[in-house]
Formats: sequence, structure tokens, C-alpha cells
Amino acid sequence: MAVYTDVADEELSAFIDQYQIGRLLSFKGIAEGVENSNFLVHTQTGHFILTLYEKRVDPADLPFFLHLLNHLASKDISCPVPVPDKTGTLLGTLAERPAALVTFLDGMWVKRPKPVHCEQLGQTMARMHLAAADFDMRRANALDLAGWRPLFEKCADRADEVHPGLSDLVVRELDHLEAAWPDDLPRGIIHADLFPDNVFFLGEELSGLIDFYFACSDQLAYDIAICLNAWCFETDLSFNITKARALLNGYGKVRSLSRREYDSLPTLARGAALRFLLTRLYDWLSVPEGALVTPKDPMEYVKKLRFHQTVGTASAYGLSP
Ligand SMILES: Nc1ncnc2c1ncn2[C@@H]1O[C@H](COP(=O)(O)OP(=O)(O)O)[C@@H](O)[C@H]1O
Ligand SMILES: N[C@@H](CCOP(=O)(O)O)C(=O)O
Repeated sequence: MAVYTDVADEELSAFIDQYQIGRLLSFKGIAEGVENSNFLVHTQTGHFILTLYEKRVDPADLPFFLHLLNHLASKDISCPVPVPDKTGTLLGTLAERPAALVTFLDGMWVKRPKPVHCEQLGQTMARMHLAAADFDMRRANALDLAGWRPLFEKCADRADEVHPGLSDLVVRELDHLEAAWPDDLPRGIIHADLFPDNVFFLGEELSGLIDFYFACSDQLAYDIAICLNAWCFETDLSFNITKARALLNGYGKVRSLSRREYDSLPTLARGAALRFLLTRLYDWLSVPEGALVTPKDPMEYVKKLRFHQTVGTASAYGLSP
């Protein structure tokens, strides 16, 4: 559950009055997500999502995120669209936080994705990669290879409280990845957090993508590696090769992977597992006092990382080159 910042009724009402969306009728904090404070807002003209940007979001990056949403929507990628205020401005301030209103997207996220969902995710992710190819803004990935060691150093001394031997495991993995990480793969804009809770479906039809607040310029295949981690493990953390094959097949129907991208998947998947292990570890050890948030379990990603460490070639993900 994520509401880090309380907003008073009158304050929110006055904020909404700056927009041409009718009077505020009701609002409630949304009990999902871990990064920002989100509110479902009901006005005389419909429903909207109000986001107050918190801890990890650099306000300087907000124009990138908001313009990216507009760009993708203009290319028929279903995603929230920022609502401008009466002066045409996308970004406001509420409760001393940067804040934006975006359109409400129909659909629900799927708790137990099936191969059919993975296939659609793959296709939509590839469409998104292509749609963003002519987006003219850039944002470096603050959580790429170069960011992992400094992030770990902030919580290394307490890592073994979470699991004995975790510190050693992370240090060895960082050493491996710093030597093996590819840097010559096709690049573009990636979502970088395309977890099931950020992908909405209506029945078995993908209805939209949300939560672009980690989107950045990076190697496109890294986005696939993030999804192999987030979508293709069962609740017992066994790897489901059928889901991985469906994901890669779906992606390949829209954008073909180069041989080099395909061969790099095991390394990229290890990196993606480590990236989420590290942010979860950091968050686990530093929940802000009073925040309504349930931190996510870093051990899930330790187990996923251990799986990828056993992978020899990308054929373990279900497709031949
Ligand atoms: N545009 C939207 N349309 C409908 N629901 C949304 C929208 N944006 C966010 N939500 C709801 O808010 C929840 C948290 O949003 P999310 O962007 O994932 O937050 P966080 O950045 O904190 O992880 C989502 O799981 C979803 O239920
Ligand atoms: N997906 C990340 C955490 C980011 O939270 P989200 O709710 O914005 O997806 C994780 O699972 O560690």
C-alpha cells in the first residue's frame, strides 16, 4: 500500500479547481504500489489518477515521463495521458510534492499471468519500444550497472540481517556483471518496471501500461530481461519456460531480436534480478516512519538470481536463436 503523503480535502479540492475537469466529488488513497502516493479522484467529469511524486523520483525527470506518456498515446500505445491544468501545465504542486493528474485506465492487473498474457505483454512491449524510437527526450537509467554498487554500499552492512551470506552473494554477482555486461545492444526508451501490476488486462486482452516512472534510455533487451524475471516465475519461484517462450515469441512477432541480444539474455536477466534485489533490499531496511507501504521481499529476487546463475544459454528461456 502506498500513500506517503496525506492530503487534506480542502487542499485537494483547490488543486482540482485548477483543472477543467469539474468539481471534486470524492477521492481515496490507492492501496497498491510502493514508489509514489496515488489517489483515485472522482470529479464531475469522471475518474482520474493523482500522483504525488516521492522519494526516488527526481523532479527534473518529470517532464520526460509526462511527455513520454503523451508521445506513446499519440502512437496508439494505451497508457495514462497527463491532464493539463487551465494554463496548459502538466505538472503542479500539492502538499509540497510535485503532482500530476493522469487519465484513468480501464482494466485490472493479473496476479497469476498465463502464457497468453505473457505473449501479449511481449507484443505490447515491442510496440512500445518501436513507438518510442522517435521520442526526442532522453533520460539516463539511474539504476543501471553503474548504479548498483553504490546502491548496495548504502545497505551492505545490514544485508546479512536479511539473509546470512547475502552480502557475499551480491558482491560476487556485481563482480561478475561488471565484467560481463554488454554495452553494444540496440538502445531506445525502456519502461524498466513492466511488472504484472503495471500491465492492465480486460479479460485476456491487454488494455494498457501504467507507471512509467522508471522509464529511461537503455538497451531494449534489458526490458525483456526484467519481464522474464517479473512474469515467468511461479509462486514457488520455479521458472516457467512456457511463459518465457510466449513472452519472447510475442516480442519477436513485432520486433526481431538480434543474435547478440538473444545471446545476452542470461546476463541481462541476472542484472535485472540483481537490480530488483538491491532496490528491495534497500527499501526493506529503510521503510519511512509512518508510511502506509508494504516493502517487497528481496529474497524473491535472490532466488530468481540463483536460477539465472544456472543458465548457460538463452535457450533456457524457451526459444532457439
Ligand atoms: N492511470 C491509471 N488508471 C487506473 N489505475 C491506476 C492508474 N495509475 C495507477 N493506478 C492504480 O494505482 C496503483 C499504483 O500505481 P503505480 O503507478 O503502480 O504506483 P507506484 O508508482 O507507487 O508503484 C496501480 O496498481 C493501479 O491500481
Ligand atoms: N516493481 C518493483 C517495485 C516498484 O513498484 P511498482 O509498484 O511501481 O511496480 C519491485 O517489484 O521490486
